[in-house]
This record gives sequence, C-alpha cells and structure tokens, in this order.
Amino acid sequence: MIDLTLDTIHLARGGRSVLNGVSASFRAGRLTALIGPNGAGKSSLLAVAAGLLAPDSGEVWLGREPLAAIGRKALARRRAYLPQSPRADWPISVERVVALGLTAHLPAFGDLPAHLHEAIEQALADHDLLALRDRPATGLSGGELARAMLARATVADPELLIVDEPTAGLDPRHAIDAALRLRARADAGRTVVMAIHDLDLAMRVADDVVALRDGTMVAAGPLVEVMTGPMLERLFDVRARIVRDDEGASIRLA
Ligand SMILES: Nc1ncnc2c1ncn2[C@@H]1O[C@H](COP(=O)(O)OP(=O)(O)OP(=O)(O)O)[C@@H](O)[C@H]1O
Repeated sequence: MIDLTLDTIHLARGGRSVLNGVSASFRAGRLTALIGPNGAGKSSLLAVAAGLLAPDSGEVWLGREPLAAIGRKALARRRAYLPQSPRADWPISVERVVALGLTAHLPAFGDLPAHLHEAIEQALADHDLLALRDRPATGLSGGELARAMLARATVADPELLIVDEPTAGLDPRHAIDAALRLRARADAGRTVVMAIHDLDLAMRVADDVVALRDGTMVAAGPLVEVMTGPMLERLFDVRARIVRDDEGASIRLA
C-alpha cells in the first residue's frame, strides 16, 4: 500500500503556466476523482503524477521514494497510465493490445507464464472484450477501443493506477462497470487516481476528490466533505445542487 504525493508542482507548457504550485496526496486503498473544467490542468497533473512529464519545479513521491529516482522498468512494473483519448496505431488484435499491459512483467525468453495468460483472460472478460479479442484494434468503435485500453492499463494489477477519463465514450452500462472495477482496485489496496467529467459517476464510486481550476487546487479531501454545491459552483461557474434520495446522491446543474 503506497501513497502518491505531489509537492508544490509547477509546470509550464507552450510557454504558459498550467500548474501553479499544486500539492496533493493520493492515498493507497482509495479512489480519487480529479475534477475541474476543460484546460484546468488535470491531464497535465496526471502525466506529472505518472512520471511521464517532468515538472519545472516540485517533486512527486511514491511512498518515500522520489518518483524521478525510480528506474523506467521498475516504474513500468508499479504504475499504469491510461491517457485521455487513446489511439490504436497498428492493426494488432485486441488480445495483443491487452497483453501489451504486461510488457514490463514478461520474462526475457520463453513462453508466457500461465498466470499472465490468466490475467489476460480475466481482463478481456472484465471489460466485455471476449467477443472482440481477435479483431484488429484499428477497427474498433471509440468505446470498444476505450475498453481495450482500460483493460491494457489494468491487466497487470499495478499498485498505482492513473487513468485519464476512463469512462469517456463508454455507454452507461460499460461506464458504470468500468467505474466499479476501479473502485474494486482501490478496495484491494491500490492507489487509483482518475480524471473524470461525469460527476455523478464520481460521486458514486470515489472516496476522495481533488478539484483543479486554472492550474490551482480549489479543494481536496474526502468526497462527502468536498463535493458540495458551492464548491462545484466555484469550480465550474454553474449553479449546482446535490440531491440525495434513497438511491444515493446526484448532482443537478443549471
Ligand atoms: N502539449 C501541450 N502543449 C502546450 N500546451 C498544452 C499542451 N497540453 C495541454 N496544454 C495546455 O495546458 C493547459 C492544461 O491542459 P490539460 O490537458 O492538462 O487540461 P485538462 O484539465 O485535462 O482539460 P480537459 O478537461 O479539456 O481534458 C491547457 O491550457 C492546455 O491548452
């Protein structure tokens, strides 16, 4: 069980400051929803948190280790990252796409060990991909490809899972299933961080919230404390109200 901590992260892109001294903690065993308007810096923050973008200043810690000091292969074994709007570049099968998520775990020679075959089967089944396993990834619909990429990101069961809009493009059934599976990974002790625009889904599955606007953290903490109408109004410039009934809570925006 390992926490991910961002300490005073500054980042400029294209000559503009996009993260202005963001400090945030993503805790093990918890699912954190990263929310905020378009251009707030969510994807930039996740890329820094994944060790894929070096901040101009500030530090990222995985437990007590600076992320920058962890070797590439070791990091690839410990964290997975799902980019926003992933693309399929080659016509390889869906099963191979999912198997790519195990690259850092492969033995250098010989057959794939049985437990890795099982992990692939499980990921295909979990993401409703069994019927698509032999289809070329370049021939999938947007939502089908999104499911295949999420299966790739989760197949190795990484201790740190960073996903950028994992439910974008998914139909309601698959979006709920995907969100619940991320919830289950957090319950199993993993550190799970997701950027998400579907606030109702975030309310349903997340433990913690980090809210970002203009590269600055606006709010952070347990969802039940942080996800309030006034906070959402400040964050998104909309009228927002949390409605609670027997089935849980949902958000009315106006
Ligand atoms: N490759 C890039 N080069 C230059 N500027 C970039 C680049 N990527 C993002 N930016 C800028 O950084 C800022 C933050 O973008 P980012 O993608 O992190 O926002 P976001 O919160 O994920 O937005 P969205 O909800 O639209 O996905 C934006 O102003 C964006 O224009």
